[in-house]
Amino acid sequence: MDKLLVHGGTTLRGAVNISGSKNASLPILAAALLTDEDCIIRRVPDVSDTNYMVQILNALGADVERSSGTVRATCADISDTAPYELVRRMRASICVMGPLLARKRRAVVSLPGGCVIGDRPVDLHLRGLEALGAKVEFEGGNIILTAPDGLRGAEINLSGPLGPTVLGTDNVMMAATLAEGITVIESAAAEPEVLDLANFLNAMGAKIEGAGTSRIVIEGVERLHGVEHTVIPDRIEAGTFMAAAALAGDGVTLRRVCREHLKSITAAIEASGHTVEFNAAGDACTIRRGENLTGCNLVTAPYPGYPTDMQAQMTALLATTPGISVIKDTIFPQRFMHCAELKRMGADIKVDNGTAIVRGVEKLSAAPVMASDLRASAALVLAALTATGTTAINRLYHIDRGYEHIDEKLLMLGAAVERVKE
Ligand SMILES: CC(=O)N[C@H]1[C@@H](OP(=O)(O)OP(=O)(O)OC[C@H]2O[C@@H](n3ccc(=O)[nH]c3=O)[C@H](O)[C@@H]2O)O[C@H](CO)[C@@H](O)[C@@H]1O
Ligand SMILES: C=C(OP(=O)(O)O)C(=O)O
Repeated sequence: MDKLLVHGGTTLRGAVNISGSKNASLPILAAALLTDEDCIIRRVPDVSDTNYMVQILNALGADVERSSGTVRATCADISDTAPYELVRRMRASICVMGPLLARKRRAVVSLPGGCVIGDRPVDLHLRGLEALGAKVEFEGGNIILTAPDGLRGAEINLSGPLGPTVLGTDNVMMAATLAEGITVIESAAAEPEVLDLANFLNAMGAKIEGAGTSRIVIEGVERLHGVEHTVIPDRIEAGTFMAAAALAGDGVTLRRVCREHLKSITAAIEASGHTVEFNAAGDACTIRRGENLTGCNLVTAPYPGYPTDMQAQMTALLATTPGISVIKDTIFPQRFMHCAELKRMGADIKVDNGTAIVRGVEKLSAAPVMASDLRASAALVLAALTATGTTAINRLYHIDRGYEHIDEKLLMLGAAVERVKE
């Protein structure tokens, strides 16, 4: 099990390339199951989650090759059953359910297990697929979906108690591409990753309108064909490096980003006193650490609101920003595992009822800390960059789920980090 040693106190400078989006790549890789023709997907980040998805496609019978960011997947002769051993490792594997059901008229996928960031049911996914005519059964820890006569378009409202569902929208949208007739998804998730998936599906011959808004209309087609597609930049990786640059930087440039997708994160970084300057094309930005820093209030919300996937990293930034910050996570109210570890480094944080109250301290100090999930581990790395001494971040496999070569990127910017194998 790898751990990361971060020797705090160095200054970050220079430029770094942001990778393709993990959360766009995962459903797009699953969507390759909708056709028997070749799909070529570029800018897939080399992280363990995309590797698991490739393994799941392989286990389903697909022929998948991967080289330097490009995945070629041919899903000619596939089975309808996703193996538990692979599915259990990654919650996002649930997004093979919609494509398998549409293509094979049957899908068997394990019920996802518990998740440290909070309760993550799949009731909305199932409600949507049922509305398209699937029969849903549970057996031996699996969800079994069947639609022997094919799926039929329907009007579906995917609104849940805590807002829209991203992967639920993806699953229903993918299934509806091959359904007979028209499907309307109301209260759809409007995240850029959903739009990227819709663009991929449309390039395969699907007829989808309205993706990127809360109402998506899909006219079913008989078949989809092969496609070449380049995944959008990872806005959460970009946001994480923006926070690192604000914490410990002296002018850090991020290349290959999308300004439009970064509006709420940029606003939060600026609200705490730093500057973010984009180039005219909006595909690169430079973050400069501010002089008059101030705490700020954040509430996570569905896109275009502030992303829950950037809550932990901003909490780390605000832990050493003067003043009081109040951070509320409305999407995953239990997603505050990082706070206990940040407190072990000297942060002053109280968590109550889905809200963290952070009183900025002058300095954090190094400690051995435990990563509990992907973004919590990123928050610990950020905190360690400015802490006094050497922080050891254990269970690095969490960060490897979603950050491509994070240690190499930080080293290039001048951080003193070491990956240690145990
Ligand atoms: C691989 C991927 O893209 N993961 C992202 C995706 O996860 P994911 O798509 O799993 O998250 P959802 O958007 O579904 O979850 C949003 C909220 O809805 C609830 N819910 C969800 C489904 C359901 O059937 N019933 C239900 O009640 C969840 O518990 C949560 O409170 O969106 C989340 C919210 O932006 C991000 O944090 C994840 O990084
Ligand atoms: C929570 C995340 O991913 P997943 O939904 O795959 O757990 C994330 O990317 O922050």
